[in-house]
Amino acid sequence: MDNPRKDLEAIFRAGLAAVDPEAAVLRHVKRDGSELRLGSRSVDLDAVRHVYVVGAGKGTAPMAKALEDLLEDRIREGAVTVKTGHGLPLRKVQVMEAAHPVPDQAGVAATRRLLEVAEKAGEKDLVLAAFSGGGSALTPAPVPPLTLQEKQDVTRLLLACGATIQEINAIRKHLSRIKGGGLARAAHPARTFSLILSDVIGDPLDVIASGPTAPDPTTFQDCLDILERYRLLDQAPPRVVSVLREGRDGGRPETPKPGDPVFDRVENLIVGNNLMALLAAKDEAERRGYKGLVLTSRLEGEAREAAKAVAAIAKECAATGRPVKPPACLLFGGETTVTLRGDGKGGRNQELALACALALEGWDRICVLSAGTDGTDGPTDAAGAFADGTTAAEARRLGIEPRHYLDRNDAYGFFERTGGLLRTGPTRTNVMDLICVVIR
Ligand SMILES: Nc1ncnc2c1ncn2[C@@H]1O[C@H](COP(=O)(O)OP(=O)(O)OP(=O)(O)O)[C@@H](O)[C@H]1O
Ligand SMILES: O=C(O)[C@H](O)CO
Ligand SMILES: [Mg+2]
Repeated sequence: MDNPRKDLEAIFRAGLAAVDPEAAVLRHVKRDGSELRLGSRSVDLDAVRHVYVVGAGKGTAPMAKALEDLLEDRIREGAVTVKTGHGLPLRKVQVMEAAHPVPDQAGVAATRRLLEVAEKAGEKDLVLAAFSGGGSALTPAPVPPLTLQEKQDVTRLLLACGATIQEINAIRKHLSRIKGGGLARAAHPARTFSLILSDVIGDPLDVIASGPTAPDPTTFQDCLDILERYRLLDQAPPRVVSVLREGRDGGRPETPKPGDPVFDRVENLIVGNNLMALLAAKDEAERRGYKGLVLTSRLEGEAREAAKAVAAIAKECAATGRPVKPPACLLFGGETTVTLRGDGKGGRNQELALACALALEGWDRICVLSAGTDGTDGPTDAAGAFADGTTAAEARRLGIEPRHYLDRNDAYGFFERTGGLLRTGPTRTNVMDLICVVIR
């Protein structure tokens, strides 16, 4: 425990390993001859005519690799869509690349291919689907008469207006042929299993990658209310608004709701999420002599405010041994937000760490690492940053005022100058962020 940053990085990386996309699939999908076990379900492969593989999301190439290694002899056709640069050479499953976070024409062509494969599946076939974060942007399939340009325009407006991912994806589901249960409809009546890596707090099946195989509880009216809430009715492409109004007035079919027959033979299985990463990180902390405590996988809100709560719990632990006596490791997960006011460079994890540096000043036995599990925190090459009770004072000795960097949203600039950035490179997984705090 004499090198807390080394401990914290190992703890974080243990969390990453638990949600590695390929490992996550292999942990939940097992084959024993003709028996295929998916979670608690079992499928007799002798009763299956063909196996089809489809998927979309940044981590779905390694997920498809795991399925290929298990079932290559049975896979009839397969296709997954990943963010450009996140591909892998596979033997039977086609890996297509497309743009993210704003959809592009390559995504349109790839999604057409996904639907084509799913539609080939019949009553005696098995469809294995893999979804992970980024899936929505990678599966543009605008309902007629909408164009890709109109989808791009409304996506940009939604990403910039502060809407939650639930609100953004409610609208995306109602403008798409694949989202909001569309893939389940295409695959019906085949038996479909979706393996899902969750990058959304609470793991809502209809929100992750916009729920291509999940019932959609949202409605056309919800979508119009969302556009109204963010004053986008006049800014959104007019035909987007008219499609939503037509749907509200019964002129277009709603997305399939819970209980719809298209879901009768569909199972959705979460194979990796933030909590699984936290629990694995806790085990590594305890291997290193810390008493581990997972506080939450649902942390949200402004990063600099969340930092105050994290620091407060850490200080209580250091001062009174509550909720756990040191040496201890407190673990938080989730996805905070940052309201940008300055022109600096950073990400929500780096910003949270910088705010911790200020809140923990003088508490020399507390050290924090906040980092994104996808390896990229904001538009930077860092996954996150470390901070401890000495960070602020040491910066000031260099003539660097942490508060000024925080005010300009320049956490990257601060940690680049003072040391403290964690760089992992792209990890191919994405189960949001981990905040690990050791108290010695
Ligand atoms: N200078 C900055 N300081 C702090 N946060 C920033 C800064 N610039 C951008 N951000 C935040 O970074 C967020 C995007 O970062 P990031 O790409 O890691 O998000 P994400 O949820 O991981 O998305 P994706 O799944 O596409 O990777 C934006 O929502 C924005 O609030
Ligand atoms: O693709 C998406 O919709 C987001 O990453 C949430 O899963
Ligand atoms: Mg990211």
